[in-house]
Amino acid sequence: MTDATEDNNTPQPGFETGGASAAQVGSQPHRSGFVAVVGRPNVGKSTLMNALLGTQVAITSSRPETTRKVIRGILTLPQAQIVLVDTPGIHRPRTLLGQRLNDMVDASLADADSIAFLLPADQEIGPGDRRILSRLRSEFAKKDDDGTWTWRVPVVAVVTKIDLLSRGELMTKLMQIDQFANFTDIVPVSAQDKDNVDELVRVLVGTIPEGPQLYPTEQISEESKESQIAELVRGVLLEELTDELPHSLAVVVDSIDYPQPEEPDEDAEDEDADGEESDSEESDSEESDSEESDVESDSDKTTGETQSQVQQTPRDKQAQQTPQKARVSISLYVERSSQKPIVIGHKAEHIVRVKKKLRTPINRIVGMKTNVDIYVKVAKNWQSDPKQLDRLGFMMQ
Ligand SMILES: Nc1nc2c(ncn2[C@@H]2O[C@H](COP(=O)(O)OP(=O)(O)OP(=O)(O)O)[C@@H](O)[C@H]2O)c(=O)[nH]1
Repeated sequence: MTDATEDNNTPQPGFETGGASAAQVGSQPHRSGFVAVVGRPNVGKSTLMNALLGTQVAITSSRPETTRKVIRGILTLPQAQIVLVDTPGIHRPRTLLGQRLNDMVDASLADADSIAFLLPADQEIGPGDRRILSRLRSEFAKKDDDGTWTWRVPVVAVVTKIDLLSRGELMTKLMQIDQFANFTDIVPVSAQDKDNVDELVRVLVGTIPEGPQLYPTEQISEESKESQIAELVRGVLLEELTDELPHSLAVVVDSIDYPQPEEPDEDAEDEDADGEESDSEESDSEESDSEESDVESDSDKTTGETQSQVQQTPRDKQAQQTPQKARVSISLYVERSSQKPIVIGHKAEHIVRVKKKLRTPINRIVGMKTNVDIYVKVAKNWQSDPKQLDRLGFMMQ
């Protein structure tokens, strides 16, 4: 493994994952800082974040470009706090959404004390990796007279998915990566098997500066509950829906309502109205490109009599009669009305399955038992419309 960075911090020994149970060997000053996690789509960023943090904060999926938002996970150890910044894959933007995602990546990188550059063990180094490297170099390295690059912040190559390689193949891969750039360190891991993740933590701790704890010990994410739930829903939808549609889906958590103390669940009386399934045959026609066909006007339609979908399972109905539950209202935005039946599924089968998968994790995020309402709405061509991108949460930095 190379260590070519002049001002690189030496990794500190004695840290291991596991939060409060982690032990420190020797006496080291406390460290804290931001580590940006970058890599091409599908390299395993989200899975690694989850393995590092030991909990589900970023969504994972077998489809590329799942991650749309910068998600921060906070790893608190006895002598260090690492704030991990997950980034949407750096890629060539095709839509305005893509451009904004790239802007988010810029913002994440600007804050970073060090970079974890993920490279998949099971794939050749490709144009996507080279594009990321040149972007990192343009922001974080200087070219010396002899043509070599020196990093201004530590850049650690994290070789992911090593469980897919034999030992011999891994050695060859590590040598290729060593040739690829003068990384501060190279750490092979399997997030799936939790192999060498502790070593990665130890190395990353060494890349952040001395400093006090930035967040309370119990905090693992900077994300709001709404945002965590929206990411979770997107992840579940990606698993559920099998074609390209999910990438034209946006998820917005409209509200999380907590029950008033000692009041019965007043939603129980609405259940029949909500239970009616309309299967998206409604009038969100392709008609206009006018300003009116945006999120708000479609929202109005879907919250009226022809509301697309609030599928009630018997369990939901039973749950509604039990007081002291929270209620989460979620809107799924598609780009065209013809996409609604795909999301909803025959006899609402997709929504029913999605809700079933969501129940437990949403309860955990909300902190109590929760009823979930899902509405499917149309936000015409939202990926290319600046106004709608703003409304759906993809703001300019
Ligand atoms: N075998 C193996 N598969 C992994 C490992 N880590 C991730 N994967 C798989 O790789 C795929 C992509 O993982 P993600 O964590 O969603 O990747 P990502 O880089 O966050 O993806 P984007 O959000 O699209 O950028 C999923 O199918 C994971 O199960 C690993 O350590 N070993």
